Amino acid sequence: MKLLKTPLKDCFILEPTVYKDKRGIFYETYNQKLFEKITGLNIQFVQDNQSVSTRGVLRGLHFQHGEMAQAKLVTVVKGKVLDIVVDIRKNSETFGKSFSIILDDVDHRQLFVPKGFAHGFITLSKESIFSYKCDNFYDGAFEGGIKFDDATLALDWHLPKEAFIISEKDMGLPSFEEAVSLLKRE
Ligand SMILES: Cc1cn([C@H]2C[C@H](O)[C@@H](COP(=O)(O)OP(=O)(O)O[C@H]3O[C@@H](C)C(=O)[C@@H](O)[C@H]3O)O2)c(=O)[nH]c1=O
Repeated sequence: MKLLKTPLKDCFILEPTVYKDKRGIFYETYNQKLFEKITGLNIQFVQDNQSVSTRGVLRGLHFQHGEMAQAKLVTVVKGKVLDIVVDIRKNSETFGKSFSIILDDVDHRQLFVPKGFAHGFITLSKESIFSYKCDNFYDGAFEGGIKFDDATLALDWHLPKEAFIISEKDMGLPSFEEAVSLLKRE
């Protein structure tokens, strides 16, 4: 497994070692000992989630705040997505900066999304199976979000807007400015 840096503080990419043979492929999706050795982080993941989406489905940008903040290790089991993260930690040197990456079932890369980041993705393939580990439990009372088309962030989601399929909840999310104004300096 290889660790690749991103321009955002504490956010990195993991590239698993993929073993190929005549039957197909094998790779470890998570190995706590190796994760700790490579990242230097002692994280206890407590919840695993999986979502299935069709092309154009955009989920995000989401985060949990305060005591329920979550670090996530995200990956794509099937298909291809554009994954986007935004550092919304007010004390961070990369506050307000975003990073995007293609995650797919070819490279099997994983993105580590630290606590205090907003996260979203859009499915670029016909269907995607998106899987992620979280180091804190889901709690709707601590959910926050930023509207996908926020003017300050000006994110490029790679597909025309007409193709987007978005939940009503996500359509009603606030701007970047509004969302961060509610956050404490953590
Ligand atoms: C996230 C989540 C949702 N739910 C429920 C709440 C709701 O009824 C249903 C669908 O929830 P959502 O619409 O929030 O699902 P979704 O839009 O897929 O939410 C996810 O988006 C990506 C971008 C993330 O980063 C995740 O952390 C998570 O926020 O599932 C849980 O029971 N546990 C969970 O951990």
